[in-house]
Amino acid sequence: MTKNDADWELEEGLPQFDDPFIQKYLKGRDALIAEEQKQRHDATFRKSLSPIAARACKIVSQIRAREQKDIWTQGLDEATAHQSDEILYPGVMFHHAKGYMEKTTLWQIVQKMPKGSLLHAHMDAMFDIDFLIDQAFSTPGIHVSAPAPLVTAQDFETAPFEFRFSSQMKMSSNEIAIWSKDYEPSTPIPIQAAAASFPNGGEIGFREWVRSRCMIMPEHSYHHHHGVDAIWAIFTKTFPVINSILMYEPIFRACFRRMLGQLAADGIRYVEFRVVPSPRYQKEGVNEAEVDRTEFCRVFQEEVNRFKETDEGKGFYEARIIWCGLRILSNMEIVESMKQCITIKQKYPDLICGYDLVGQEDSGRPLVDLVPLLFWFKKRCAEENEDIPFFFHAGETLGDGDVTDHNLFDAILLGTRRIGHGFSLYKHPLLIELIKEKKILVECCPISNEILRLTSSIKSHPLPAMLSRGVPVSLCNDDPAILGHGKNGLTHDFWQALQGLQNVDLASLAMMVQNSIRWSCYEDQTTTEWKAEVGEGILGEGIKAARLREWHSEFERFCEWVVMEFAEFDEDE
Ligand SMILES: O=c1[nH]cnc2c1ncn2[C@@H]1O[C@H](CO)[C@@H](O)[C@H]1O
Repeated sequence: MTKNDADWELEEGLPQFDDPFIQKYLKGRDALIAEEQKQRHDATFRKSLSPIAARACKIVSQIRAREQKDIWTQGLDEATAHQSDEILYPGVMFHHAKGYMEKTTLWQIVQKMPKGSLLHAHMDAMFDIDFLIDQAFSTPGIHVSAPAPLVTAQDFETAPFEFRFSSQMKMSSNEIAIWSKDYEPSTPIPIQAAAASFPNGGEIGFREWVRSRCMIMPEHSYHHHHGVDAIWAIFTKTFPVINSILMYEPIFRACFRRMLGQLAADGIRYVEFRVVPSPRYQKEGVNEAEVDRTEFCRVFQEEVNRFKETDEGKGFYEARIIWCGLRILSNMEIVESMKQCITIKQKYPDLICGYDLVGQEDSGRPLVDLVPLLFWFKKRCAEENEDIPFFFHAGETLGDGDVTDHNLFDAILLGTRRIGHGFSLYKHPLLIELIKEKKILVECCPISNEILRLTSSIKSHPLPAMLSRGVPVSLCNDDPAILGHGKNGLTHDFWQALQGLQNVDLASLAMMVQNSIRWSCYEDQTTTEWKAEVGEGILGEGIKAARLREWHSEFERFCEWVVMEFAEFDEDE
C-alpha cells in the first residue's frame, strides 16, 4: 500500500498551511503587502471607488487575465514561433503586440474610457503620415527638392530633402529629376512629376519612401544593439520632412482639424501641444514663408475654436501650446525664440501656456548650461507682466548620475510644474520625495520610451517604480505618428500599461487620468494659485475641480457600461 502525500508529509514532520504558525506567517505577509500598497499613487482613490467602479475594475482585471492566457501565451512550438517571429507574451514589444492589441476586448474598453487631458505630445509628430502625404499630392503647388541628387540606397535612407509650396508650377526646360546625378541641387520639382519618375515603383514607391522618411520603422526600434543615439539620428531626420509638408496653411488646417477629431474621439478633452514654432510656415497661395510665428499661431487658435463649434468637438475644452525651444541651439537662437514666445503670449494670451526645451536630451545642452537664459526669460516675462511657467523635459535618458540625468535636479529647482518623461527619476529617492512634496507630475510616455530604445518592454519600464512610490503620473503618447502608433490618441499607451503591468488596473489608469486633469493648465495662474488648485483637486472651486467632477460622472457612466457589456466576467474569481 502506498502512503498518500499528506501522510507522508506528516510523518516527515512538514508543517501544513492550516498550522497556526504558518497562518500567522501568511497574515504577516498580507499585512506587509498591504502596508506597502498604502504608498501607491492610487491608494486613496482606490478606497473611494463607487461599488459600480469597483466592479468594473474587477471585470477589466478578469478580462486581462483571460487575454493573457488566450492571446499572449500562444502555444506555438519553438520552431514555428521562431520562424514566424511571433513569440507572444504579456509585455511583448509594442510593434509585435500592436496588430493583436487592437483586436482585444481590453482595447475596446480602454478606447471607450474617458481620458481627460493629453499633457505630453509634440504637435508635429501627431499627424497621420498617410493623410499628410495625400494632402501633399492633392494640394496644388507642392514641390519637392533636395540639396543634392538622391541616387544611392544610402541617400534614400538618410539624405535630406524637403517639400514646399510654390505657385510657380511650370517646369523649366532643363529640369532633371532628383533621382538623377545630373539634378541641379535644390531645384523644386512638382510632387507629381517627382513621384512619377521615382526609380523604385513610381508614385506608389515614392509614397512608401516618403512615409519611411517620416516614421520610425518597427525594424529600427527592434535594433536595441544600435543604441539610443542611433535611433535619435533617425528620429530627428523625420521632423524636417514632416514640417516641410505640414507648414503650408491649407495642409496644416486640414491635418490639424482631423487630428483634433481623432483625439476627441479617443476620449481626450484637452491637449497641451509642445510646439517648436517653425520659421517655414507659408500662408495659402504665398510663396514666401512668414517672417514671424504670428500667423501660424492665429490659424492654430482659429482651428481650435472652429473645432469646438463642431459636433465632434462639442465636449472638447481647449488646446494650448507649450512653446518649445531646441536645446541644441546657441544662446542667441534660444533667446530669439524666447522673445518670440513672449510676443506671441501677449498677442494670444489664451494660446501659450508654458515653455520647454526639446530635442534629444543626451546630445543637447543640459538645463544647467541654460540656467542664465532661463533666468533671463523669467525676468523678461516679469518685465512684460507675463508669467509663462516651465514644463521641462528631464531625465529622458539611460544616464545614471551623468549630466543628462542631472537635468532632473534643474527642472525641479527651476520650478517646473510637470516633468516630461522623468525616465531616470526612479534612481533618485530624494528627488522622488521632492516632486511629491512640490506636487510635480511626471508625463510618462511608455511607448515612446520603448521605441526610442530606453527599454525593450513595458515590463522593464520605470513607470511601476514611480507609481509604487506615490509619484503623480499621467500617461502620454509623445509622438504617435512617428513612433508608429498608427492611430492617434492615448489608447495604445493606456493599453500597454494595463496589459503589461499587474498593478496598473482600471483604477490605476483612472487615477492617472484624474491626474492629467489636475495638472492641466486650463487657465493662466500664478504659482501660488496653481499649487493651491492642484492640491485641492476635486474639492476646489475652480475650473479644475469642475472638470474633475465632470470626468468623474463620465467615468461612472463608463463603468456602468463595462459592467453591463461584460457581465459574464462579473464573478468572484
Ligand atoms: O521625446 C522627446 N523628447 C525630446 N524632444 C522630443 C521628443 N519627441 C520629439 N521631440 C522634439 O520635438 C521637436 C518636435 O516638436 C523635435 O525637435 C523633436 O526632436
